[in-house]
Amino acid sequence: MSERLTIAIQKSGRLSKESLALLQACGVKFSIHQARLLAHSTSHPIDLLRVRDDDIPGLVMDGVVDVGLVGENVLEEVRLEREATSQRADYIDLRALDFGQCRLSLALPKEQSQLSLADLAGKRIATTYPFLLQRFLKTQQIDAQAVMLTGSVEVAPRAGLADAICDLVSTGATLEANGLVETQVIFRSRAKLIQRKQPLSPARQQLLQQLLPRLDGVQQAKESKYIMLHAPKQRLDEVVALLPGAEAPTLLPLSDQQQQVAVHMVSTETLFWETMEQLKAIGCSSILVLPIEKMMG
Ligand SMILES: Nc1ncnc2c1ncn2[C@@H]1O[C@H](COP(=O)(O)OP(=O)(O)OP(=O)(O)O)[C@@H](O)[C@H]1O
Ligand SMILES: O=P(O)(O)OC[C@H]1O[C@H](OP(=O)(O)OP(=O)(O)O)[C@H](O)[C@@H]1O
Ligand SMILES: [Mg+2]
Repeated sequence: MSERLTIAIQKSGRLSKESLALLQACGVKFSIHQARLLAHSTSHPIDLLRVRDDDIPGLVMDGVVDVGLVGENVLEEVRLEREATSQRADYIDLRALDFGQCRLSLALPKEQSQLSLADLAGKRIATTYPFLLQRFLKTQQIDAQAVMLTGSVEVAPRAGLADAICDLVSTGATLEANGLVETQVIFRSRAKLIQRKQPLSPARQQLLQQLLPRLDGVQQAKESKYIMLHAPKQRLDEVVALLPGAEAPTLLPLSDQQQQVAVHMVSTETLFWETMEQLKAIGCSSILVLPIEKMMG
C-alpha cells in the first residue's frame, strides 16, 4: 500500500488558491501543472488530487483520498444526499479554515422582496443545493419545489425557470446585478479540512499529525500581530487594556529614558487605527504592528 498521503483540493475555483497557499505555508511544496489531476509533493510523501469541489466529500467518505479541503456547504449537501440514498456519509472533521466564508441564502426578485417565508409555499426555488434547501423548508413547514440547477442560478427567475433562488452569497454583488434581494440566510459556510473515517496507515497518520500543528500555527499567525511600542511606565495597565487578546507583554528598558519602556507583545486580534490613536493619546509612541509568519506554542 502506498505510504503517500492523498489530499483532495478544488482544481480551479474559489477555494483553489487558498487551499494551495495553506499547504505551502505548512511547508508542503508542489509543482502544479495546470492540466494534471495529480500533483506530487517535492518535499513530503503527499499527493494532491485536484478535482471539482462537488467530488471532494464523496472521495473522502468513500476513502478514495485521505483528507480533503472543501466548503461546508458542499460537504453538508453531499452528506445529506448520500444519507438519503443509503451511501456511506461519514467523515472526520479536522479543522475549520479561515477562508471560503459565504452563506447560502434565499433571494427573491426585487419586486417581490416583501414576500414572507410562508409565501414561498407552492413556489419554485432554483438551487444547486436541493438537500440543504429542503431541510430548511421542512423545519419551516413550507411546501415548495426545489428546481435543481448546477450553474447560473441567479438568472433563473428572469428566465422564468423559478420564482426565487437559494444560492451562495458573499458580498451580495451577484444578487444585486441580477435584481435579486437576499431575504433569508439558511446556512453559513467556510472551508473545512476533513479526513476519511477509514483508518490511515501509521505512516500516513503520522504525517497528518505533523501537518496539523503546522496548519494551526499558520492560521493562528494569520490572526495575530506582533506589536512594539514605547509606553509611559505609569500607564502600562491602560496600554495593555487597549490591546485585547495580548499575551503577557515583554517590557524592555529604554537606554535614554526613565519614564518610558518598550513594550513587545503578540496580540491575537487586529489592531485598528482607532486603537493606535488611543494608544498615542495616552502617551505611547513608535507604535509598530508587524505580521507574524509562523507560530508554535
Ligand atoms: N462568493 C464567495 N465567497 C467566498 N466563498 C465562496 C463564494 N462562492 C463560493 N464560495 C465557496 O467556495 C466553494 C467553491 O466555489 P466555486 O464557485 O469555485 O465552485 P464551483 O463553481 O462549484 O467549482 P467547481 O468547478 O470546482 O465545481 C463554494 O462551494 C463555497 O464553499
Ligand atoms: O455575493 P457575491 O460576492 O457576488 O458572491 C456570490 C457568487 O460567488 C459564487 O460564484 P463564483 O463567482 O465563484 O462563480 P460561479 O458561480 O461561476 O462558480 C456564488 O455561486 C455566487 O454566484
Ligand atoms: Mg462545484
